[in-house]
Amino acid sequence: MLPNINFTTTQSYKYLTDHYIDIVSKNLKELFEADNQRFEKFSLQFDDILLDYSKNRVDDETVALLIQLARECGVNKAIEAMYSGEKINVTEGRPVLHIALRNRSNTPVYVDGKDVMPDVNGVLDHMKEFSEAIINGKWTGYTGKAITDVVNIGIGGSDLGPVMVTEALKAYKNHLTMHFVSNVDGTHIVETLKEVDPETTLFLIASKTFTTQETMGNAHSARDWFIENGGKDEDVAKHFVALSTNTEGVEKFGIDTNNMFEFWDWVGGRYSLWSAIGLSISLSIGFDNFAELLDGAHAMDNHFKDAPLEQNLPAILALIGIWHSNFFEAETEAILPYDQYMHRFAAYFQQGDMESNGKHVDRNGKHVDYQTGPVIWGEPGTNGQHAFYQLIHQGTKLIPCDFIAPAQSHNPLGEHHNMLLSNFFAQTEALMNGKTEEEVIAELKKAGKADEEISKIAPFKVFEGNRPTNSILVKKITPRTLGSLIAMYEHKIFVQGIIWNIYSFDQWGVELGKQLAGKILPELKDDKEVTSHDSSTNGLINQYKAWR
Ligand SMILES: O=P(O)(O)OC[C@H]1O[C@@H](O)[C@@H](O)[C@@H](O)[C@@H]1O
Repeated sequence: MLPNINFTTTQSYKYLTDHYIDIVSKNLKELFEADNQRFEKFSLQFDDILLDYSKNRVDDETVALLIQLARECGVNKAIEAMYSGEKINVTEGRPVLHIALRNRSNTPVYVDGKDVMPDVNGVLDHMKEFSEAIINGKWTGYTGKAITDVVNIGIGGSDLGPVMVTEALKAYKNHLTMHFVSNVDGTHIVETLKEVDPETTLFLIASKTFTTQETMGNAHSARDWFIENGGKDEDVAKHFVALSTNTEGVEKFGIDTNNMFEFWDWVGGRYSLWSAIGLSISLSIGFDNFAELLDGAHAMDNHFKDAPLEQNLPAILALIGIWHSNFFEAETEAILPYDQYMHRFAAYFQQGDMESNGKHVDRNGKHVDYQTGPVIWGEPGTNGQHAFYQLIHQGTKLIPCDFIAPAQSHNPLGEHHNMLLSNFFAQTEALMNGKTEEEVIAELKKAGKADEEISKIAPFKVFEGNRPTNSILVKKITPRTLGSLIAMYEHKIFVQGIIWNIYSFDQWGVELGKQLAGKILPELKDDKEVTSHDSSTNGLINQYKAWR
């Protein structure tokens, strides 16, 4: 059982509320001046990941109280409940066991009394064997040619993880060309099919449910294209495989179940890149590298389970986030990787975080009276600096940011990496220290500006500073480190969901739109005037019909 505690009624929350009044008047700069041990105190290292959370408005007392909050909310018990296979996804009646998918130590993990590890390992063996056959060219298409292109057709969790990881680990890529089709907009599949040859293309139909409209639509169009361009029905088996939990659906589509890579309903879509859904990753970088990714995640899983909360990276990240959301009333969090390969990392955790913790009903079915999941967004540095950092530095909103950077580049070209990292270090320093009016005036004087001009322009050049950031410096973006990083964020989201007393592993919020689209689709088939909706929806549909 998950604990069921309203965190705003705990003792530590009350203390934190008082403590907040004290901290809110303090400046980060002063906090650093007052304590020269801040970096040592408020940074943690796990393997090749250094988390520096000292540039947040916290002191010893804040951290101690936040830890106490986690304890009072039963975070440790909740971790135990997840790891032991309890059905903590209550509204769907399922356990939450993405940790089993990367349980490299193979200790038994039980679901309804049955150890799932033999099945997990069986699918991994199948993925290994298949990936190797495709990569070394032993698996051939219907005309005997080796596969050159892989098209993953999936959406949401069946797309974002594979896209993010294959991009982040591009430095490890082999000769296969990867394509990802997600959008139901015909443009996505049409443009992709222009680039590939039916004789040498493998389609992965990735869908946990095998019912998702977008994926099924794109999969049928891909199969039609394959048949129209020379393939025969009996050739489909060589070019289409399925990654799914739904054997019946896969059979119905016409994919041989021998070419199905299975996973299970205890894997949430947004936590599924570690499962058969990761086949595109294994094809793109080889199974051994995929296994390294799993190893890295497993190492983080063990850290999360065993490390005391004070030294627990995911827990600390979660608590810092709660401090900002529920005390400073920050509404968003930016994820800013200073690594071009990581350019889909923020997009990936938009689903990971917002689909998990974007909930306003607590575990008692009651409307919460506090903020839950933040809006997650971000772009890679330094691009973001030339776009939206203006608002982070001088806007009216508080935007806590996670800055992520590797110490070693996969492409050490001249001074590029030093230039990149100088920006990474400079931004968090600038956000913390800001620039005072005196500093601005002194600078302008030095530049020879007249007093009148100085007094006019100075206010616009002031930076308040005191803006919070985490810095996550890693040695290098390797499969292992990336696995640990992703798992770190997954567990952060878990801890926050526990403290907010919400269910992080369902996603009912995506259903209503699907339901309504299902009703509207038949109305679009003819040219009759539609009157069954409100005047706005009717008006839009009818104009669409007039214009199409
Ligand atoms: O993998 P399938 O079942 O196609 O789902 C794809 C996506 O669908 C959405 O509506 C959500 O439910 C996501 O969590 C999921 O990742």
